[in-house]
Amino acid sequence: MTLQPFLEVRDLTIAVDTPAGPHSLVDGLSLAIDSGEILGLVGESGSGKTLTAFAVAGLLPSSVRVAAGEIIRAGVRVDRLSEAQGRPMQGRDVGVVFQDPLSSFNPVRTIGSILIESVRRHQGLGADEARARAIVALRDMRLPGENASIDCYPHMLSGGQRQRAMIALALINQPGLLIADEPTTALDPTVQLQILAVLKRASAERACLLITHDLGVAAAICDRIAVLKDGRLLETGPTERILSAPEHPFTRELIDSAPSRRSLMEKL
Ligand SMILES: Nc1ncnc2c1ncn2[C@@H]1O[C@H](COP(=O)(O)OP(=O)(O)OP(=O)(O)O)[C@@H](O)[C@H]1O
Repeated sequence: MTLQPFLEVRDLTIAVDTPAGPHSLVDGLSLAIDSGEILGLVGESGSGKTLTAFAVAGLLPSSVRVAAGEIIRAGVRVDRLSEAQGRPMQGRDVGVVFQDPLSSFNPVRTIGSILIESVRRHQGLGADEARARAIVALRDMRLPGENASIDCYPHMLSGGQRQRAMIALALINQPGLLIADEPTTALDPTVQLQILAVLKRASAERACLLITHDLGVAAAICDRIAVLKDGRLLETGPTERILSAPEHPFTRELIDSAPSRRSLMEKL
């Protein structure tokens, strides 16, 4: 018996309705990610990476829709679920990390209150237990201080610390899938490396989708890479194969324009 991948996307088409009719933004995309594996979804700006991530997480804005295809998470087809059916699964099944943790965190709430709310909602824990769980999650991400910065407001942390807190939030309910959308783009190179190492560690126990425009970042930690252009998947393969023998000239262009690759791989 072969095990099913944790995430399977089959022939996904995401469309926007225009006066001239439906227009596909993502067109017939298929991918699969096993637990313990990181897939890098790489492509230039506007290629459809974020829309794909939103569709997988069940977070597509109402202005666009899944026009065709299937999204199967943990054996459950999720693209047809209503918001009421799907919402309780978000946060429990999928953790999401975005580029800019400052705008993702509410500035007038402490980091801890946000983690505690999430863990109480999804795991039904009491206040004390939830706080203890949040401290463990922040400590796992090496946030400083006796209580791992739980009572800090987002602006009190550095960019890298905020991103670690965002990863702690994404992982606190132990989701089977972690989606990281340009998680290191806003960070300086040293902090980038630390965050990539954290993501690599987190992926050991779950499927991980890393979205980046930078093939060097994907090459540093991904097991496989999928290359997207204009909403279509050009090629998918093991990282080493994509780097050493790209099938598509566009992939070659991405490789040539990724100066960070060698240095990132050497340092990790
Ligand atoms: N809500 C929306 N309504 C209409 N079009 C959209 C919407 N969101 C995104 N698009 C369009 O869909 C295409 C893919 O966008 P997407 O954000 O997925 O690209 P991306 O590869 O993540 O790019 P970037 O790296 O710049 O974020 C773009 O042409 C974008 O303008």
